[in-house]
Amino acid sequence: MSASASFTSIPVLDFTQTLSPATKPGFLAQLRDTLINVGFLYLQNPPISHDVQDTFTAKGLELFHLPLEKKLKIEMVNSPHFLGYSRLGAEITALKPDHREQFDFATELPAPGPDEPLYRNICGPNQWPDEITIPGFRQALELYLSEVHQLSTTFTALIAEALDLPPTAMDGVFDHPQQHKLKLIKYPPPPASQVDDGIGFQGVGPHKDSGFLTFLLQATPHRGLEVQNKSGEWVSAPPLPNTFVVNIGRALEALTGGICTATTHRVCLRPDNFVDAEGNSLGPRFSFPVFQGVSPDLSADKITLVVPDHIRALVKDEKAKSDAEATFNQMFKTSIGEGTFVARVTSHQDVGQRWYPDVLARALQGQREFSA
Ligand SMILES: O=C(O)CCC(=O)C(=O)O
Ligand SMILES: [Fe+2]
Repeated sequence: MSASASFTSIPVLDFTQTLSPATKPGFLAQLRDTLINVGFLYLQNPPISHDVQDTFTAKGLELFHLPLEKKLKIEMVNSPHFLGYSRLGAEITALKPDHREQFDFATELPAPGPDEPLYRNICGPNQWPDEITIPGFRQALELYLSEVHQLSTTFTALIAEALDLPPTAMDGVFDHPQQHKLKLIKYPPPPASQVDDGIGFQGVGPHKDSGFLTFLLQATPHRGLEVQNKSGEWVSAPPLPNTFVVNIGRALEALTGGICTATTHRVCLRPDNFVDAEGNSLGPRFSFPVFQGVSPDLSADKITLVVPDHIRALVKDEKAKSDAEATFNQMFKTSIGEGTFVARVTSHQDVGQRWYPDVLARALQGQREFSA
């Protein structure tokens, strides 16, 4: 079945089909169709070991059970690299606070040296919870992230092939080691007093991810994740057994001139999403996305990726292509890391105030001038 831009469900692609020459072409055809029309998919039977995933999930849930004072020891404001704990309601999406609590981790990298550009501080060391309080946490997270990193490399090559490019066509956009971000997110049930405008309470507001690809593990059985099709309708993406949700970020969309589409999504916290079929409480919802990064130094002059004409011609929506070109020009005018850095400073203003007060002041001044 081929996907259309007014899709009513999210395609399911079976990773094991990539492993045999007999089934791989079918997989690539379905992937191409999905990249162009949907921008979201379930990857079934992903090559991640069950042990590694289960241990990471258990440790992730344990982390949220720590007393608040332990969490605050690794609060994000302590980190010049925007890594660590954010309290409930600390982040704003689409002008409203998100009803979620989260920890940001990333591929462990050294802080940049004094001669490197300031924006390189989007990479750096993590704030780890202490090993005595939660033994084995760091090891479990790093094992999981290294397996998802392997998958991201494999999947990037499959995307290139789906666009009739050599499997190595995208290699130039990544660093070695490449920083990926891993967020651990908890959505508590909505407060009874504040629900229901029909949409439900905002877990995370409508947005597109900014990176290359996102590999999302829905760690509990809750519904709530919703994906917007090109007709504007919201399509539910409930957890399916043994799958990741994979979606396209704005960097990949821009790099492919809009061929791969980055799709708006949100998390709605309706009360009925927090009970099972028998009406029993499911407790909080947990989800663990990995955001695959690109090299922060990437800029327009370094990008040589050209999608073949016969693939470009599959996209009928000319506006999608011209919008993606505008995003490309804006995102890669200087380096992508510079734009990411300024966005982080303004969305985590406590971190900005503490570590980069001049950058924050200039960014806020710029925003005031823009809105005046
Ligand atoms: O929690 C989820 O299922 C999705 C989270 C998300 O979209 C994000 O953090 O970018
Ligand atoms: Fe997202």
